[in-house]
Order: sequence, then C-alpha cells, then structure tokens
Amino acid sequence: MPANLSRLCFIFNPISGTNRRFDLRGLLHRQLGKQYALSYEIRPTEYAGHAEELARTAAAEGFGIVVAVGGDGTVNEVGRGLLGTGAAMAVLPRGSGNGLARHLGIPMDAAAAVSLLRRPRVLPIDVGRLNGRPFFCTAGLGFDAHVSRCFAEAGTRGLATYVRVALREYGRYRPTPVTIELGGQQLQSDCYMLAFANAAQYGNNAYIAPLADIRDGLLDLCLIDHMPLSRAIRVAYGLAAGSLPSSGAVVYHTARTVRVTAPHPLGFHLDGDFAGEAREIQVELEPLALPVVVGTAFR
Ligand SMILES: Nc1ncnc2c1ncn2[C@@H]1O[C@H](COP(=O)(O)OP(=O)(O)OP(=O)(O)O)[C@@H](O)[C@H]1O
Repeated sequence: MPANLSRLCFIFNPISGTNRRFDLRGLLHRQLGKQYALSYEIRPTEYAGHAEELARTAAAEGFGIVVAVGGDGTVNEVGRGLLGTGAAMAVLPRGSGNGLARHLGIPMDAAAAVSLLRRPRVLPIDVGRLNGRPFFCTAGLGFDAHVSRCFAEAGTRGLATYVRVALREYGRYRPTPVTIELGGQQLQSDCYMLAFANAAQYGNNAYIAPLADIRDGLLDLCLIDHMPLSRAIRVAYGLAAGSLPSSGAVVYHTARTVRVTAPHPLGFHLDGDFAGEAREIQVELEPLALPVVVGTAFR
C-alpha cells in the first residue's frame, strides 16, 4: 500500500483536452481545504514524456498519491513513472477520451473527481506491456493504431478531429495477414485491427471490450479481420451501445500473453497514442501491478 495517502502531487498536462481555461490551483483550494489535513503540490509538464519523470520523482520524495491531470496519454506517462514505487496513481480527467478514468468510475466533473481524494479508495490494477512498454487502458494494432498516428499529425485534438480522421482513413486502410499465438494455439488471420483491452473502453464510452475486468489478470483481445461497410456500421453501433460482443462483427479471446507476427512492420498504439511499429509484437499482462484511486461505485 502507498506510504502516505495524505501527500498528493498533481502532475498537470496543460495541453490535454480542448478546454484551456482550467484553474487547478483554485479548484484544489476549494476541494482540499485545511479541514482535510492533506498537503499537495502542483507540477506542470513542460514537454511530452515529462510526466513520467515528474511522477517517479514525486514517488521518491514520499508523495503517496500522484495525480495525473490530463487524458490517457498523461495517465500512461504517470503510470509508467509510478510502477514499482508503491505510490498510488489517481486521475483528474482532463483529456478528450479519459478511458481509464471512466473505467475506474472517476467522475468527469473535476470537483467531484478531486473530492474522491479526501478519503481515497485504493485498489491495484493489472498493467499491460507491449514489447515491454506499459499500457493501462488499451493497446492495439492495425486500424486504431493507424488512426492514432494520423490524429497526432492532424494539428487539432478532440473527439471531432478523431472522428473526422477515422472516417477519412476508413476508406484507405487495408488489413495485414498476421499469426497470433495465445494460450498454446496459433491462429492465422487477416488483421484489420486487433485491440488488447485491459480496461473496457477506449474513452468517450466507446466500449471495445465491455466485459474486460482490469483486475482479473487477463487481457481481452478483440480481433476484426476485415471491415466492409455493413460491419463498420455494426462495430460503430456496438462500440457506442456497449454491445460489441453480441454484434457478431468481432471475435474475442482472453489471454495473459499474446504474440503477433506480421510480414511487415505493423503500427501500434499504447493508451491511444501512436507508439511505433514492429513485425513481432509480444503483449503481456502483469497482474495487480499498480495501485490506483478508484471511484465509489467501482467494483
Ligand atoms: N507540456 C507539454 N507540451 C506538449 N505536449 C505535452 C506536454 N505535456 C504532455 N504532453 C503530451 O500531450 C499528449 C496528449 O496528452 P493527453 O493524452 O493527456 O491528452 P488528450 O489527448 O487530450 O486526452 P485523451 O488521451 O484522453 O484523448 C501526451 O502524449 C503527452 O506526452
């Protein structure tokens, strides 16, 4: 368990989300006043990747809770910095998708999310690794990774940009043949996309694996081999309605470890951010490896 849950460090990504006017200091002053016997500091990020260093330093300084103030990219960096330190991660959702926060039952309202920190409920969650690199919510190959790369190059952020990029790329993207090894079996398939879900959703309540349990020691794999228009419509509906497993449009597996090989390098994303390309991809799950603050209704 974390050493000192009354010392909080807020790591604030000023470019997350689309609303730039956010008075974090005022919010914390109102929500975590003197009567709660808490101490806190705010440390803004100055560049991409900085949150990981800031989180590791904060844990070493004895902060028991390190709060990622941002979206899933910031959460990924803070989580990476905290692995193995014993400090717990909390999330103050400020991104455009906020997949992990939503899965953990953290309120999207900033004041309500901060109020959870007065008496935090801390539980450990599983952590995924793709070629050794951690992810906490989802990782993926194929179309969703391709869209995350195009999104990063789009110049603007937010859900509207994401949907515009996804619709444009849908007509262009082609599947790749892959070999998937899991649970002692070897599958040959085309891969339009393959998602590795630790949490149930990508963000924005788009449920890629609604049955995923972030504490069960298993990844939920969601494979789509081809995406004709009729299937794309069923997938889009299933994502929004949380009914993808019964749509007949996708195939699910569960596994602790998965190996994917492709004839040419395949792009991959980690928690929604494009993260590279590889021909051989090894995905593993480390059970209950990171303590996190969860919402009151989280089970
Ligand atoms: N000071 C900074 N300047 C530039 N980039 C930064 C800075 N701090 C963090 N970043 C980068 O900003 C990126 C986006 O952050 P984040 O994912 O938190 O927001 P988002 O994309 O709006 O949210 P979501 O992932 O929920 O859609 C991250 O990849 C992170 O590395």
